[in-house]
Amino acid sequence: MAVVAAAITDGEGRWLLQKRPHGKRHAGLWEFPGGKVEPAETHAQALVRELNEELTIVVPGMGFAPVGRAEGAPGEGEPAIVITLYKVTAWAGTPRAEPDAELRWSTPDEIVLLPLPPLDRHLAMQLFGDARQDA
Ligand SMILES: Nc1nc2c([nH]c(=O)n2[C@@H]2O[C@H](COP(=O)(O)OP(=O)(O)OP(=O)(O)O)[C@@H](O)[C@H]2O)c(=O)[nH]1
Repeated sequence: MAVVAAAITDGEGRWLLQKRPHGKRHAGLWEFPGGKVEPAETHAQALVRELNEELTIVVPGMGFAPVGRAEGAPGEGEPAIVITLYKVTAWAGTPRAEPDAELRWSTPDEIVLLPLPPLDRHLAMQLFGDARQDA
């Protein structure tokens, strides 16, 4: 299963995370906004769609670039998962949470202390390896 996720920064060292809603896998954990790539979509189309659905923002087709990748093996009825993390550099609108979700802007130091899905720890390490300097 291919998943796309977004690294969005406020330019002041904080990054946008979303809390998984109740009743979903990883409920209560914080993750990068995004979701599954549908069969007829490219990664870019999925990222633009998910960010519009989840955050109400509009991301232009060239407004992001890949900054990380993590893979999880299948297990316990779950498919294998490959997540690509894209740093989003341009968007229109203000991120707003869906009714059953919660958003927070956090520094890398705060993020490593939050409950995250396992793959997000890998993504965060890839992102903050070079983003601590230029966020
Ligand atoms: N969006 C997102 N999903 C992640 C991350 N890390 C991670 O393990 N996942 C997992 O990847 C899968 C993505 O599913 P999703 O529920 O976000 O996708 P979606 O919005 O298309 O799902 P839906 O159709 O069930 O609402 C879930 O199993 C989720 O737990 C992450 O950083 N962002």
